[in-house]
Amino acid sequence: MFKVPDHQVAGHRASQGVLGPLIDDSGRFYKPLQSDERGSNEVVFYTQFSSNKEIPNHIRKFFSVYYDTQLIEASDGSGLLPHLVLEDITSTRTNPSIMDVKIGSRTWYPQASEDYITKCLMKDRQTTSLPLGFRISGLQIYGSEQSGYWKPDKKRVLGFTAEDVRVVLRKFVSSNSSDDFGTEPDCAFAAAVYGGSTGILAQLLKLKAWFEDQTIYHFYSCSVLMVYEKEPILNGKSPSAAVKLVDFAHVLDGQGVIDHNFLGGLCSLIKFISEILKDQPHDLTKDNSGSEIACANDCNKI
Ligand SMILES: Nc1ncnc2c1ncn2[C@@H]1O[C@H](COP(=O)(O)OP(=O)(O)OP(=O)(O)O)[C@@H](O)[C@H]1O
Ligand SMILES: O=P(O)(O)O[C@@H]1[C@H](O)[C@H](O)[C@@H](OP(=O)(O)O)[C@H](OP(=O)(O)O)[C@H]1O
Repeated sequence: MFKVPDHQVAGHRASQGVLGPLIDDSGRFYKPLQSDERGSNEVVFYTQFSSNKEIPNHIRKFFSVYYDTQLIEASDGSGLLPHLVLEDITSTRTNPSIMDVKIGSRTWYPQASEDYITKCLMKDRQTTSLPLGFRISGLQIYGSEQSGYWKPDKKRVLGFTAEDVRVVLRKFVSSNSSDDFGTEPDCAFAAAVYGGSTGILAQLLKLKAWFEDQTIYHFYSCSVLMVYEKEPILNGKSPSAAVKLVDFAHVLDGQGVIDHNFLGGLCSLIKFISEILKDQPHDLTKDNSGSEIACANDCNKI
């Protein structure tokens, strides 16, 4: 009944002897509680967030629905272990293209141990976290039935330079992205996926507007997951592009202060995606009247 997710793109994957998330047939994602405070922190976050009346509904949809915790057999064969039961973001999608982007130039939080800070700082320096304010943690891009997915391994992904990130964000919405870095991405799906009033850019801008205001939480080492389906676009339908936040093991009380680490990284990601839309034959960050699409249509409503 439980199985290893087909579409997990980052984090530790379940396998023989290895602890990782599982899914079931009913559209639920089971994330094992890490034994240290990370597991309990994430439970506290989801529990508090689920009942927090200060969270606007248009922001709540950026988070997976939380269905409590449940004791299930762990994937590593160690026996029953509590798991967070979440909505499986990919369950309703066929052949989803997914990117996990870890937001923030700093993935370590103030109260962390010296060893933990050293480990995170090293990764932040070795990846694009420090220069760009975010790093790609994992991805899969669907090509076609013949080519399947382009899913570079973790080592490759963590080695992405700033230029690689720019290219990969273009490949993510291209029809010729199933090979490695050889081909110039055509950005054929940029308008359908990143653009428009319900596209990824508009969603990221809504999230940004909330982060410019909210001082409830500070999200360290949290990821933005971007998901869409290519095939519906080819049939003239919506790609169901979605932005979701995942991984709340290091969420701290915001204590009335803006989460500038997350906000800065989010603005940087937005800038990269806007540039792709601006590069298209018609500037897709603007509507027919020349006004900024996402802001005119969405941000002002918040
Ligand atoms: N609710 C969800 N539905 C579907 N897939 C999910 C969901 N949450 C997470 N994932 C998948 O699992 C991956 C890892 O998620 P997450 O970062 O929460 O795990 P983690 O074990 O804390 O990762 P890490 O070990 O890097 O800290 C994501 O990149 C995504 O592919
Ligand atoms: O935030 P946490 O819960 O401390 O978890 C770590 C964090 O998600 C890092 O981003 C990840 O490194 P990558 O960025 O390299 O995936 C690391 O993997 P690791 O244990 O394999 O180093 C995790 O342990």
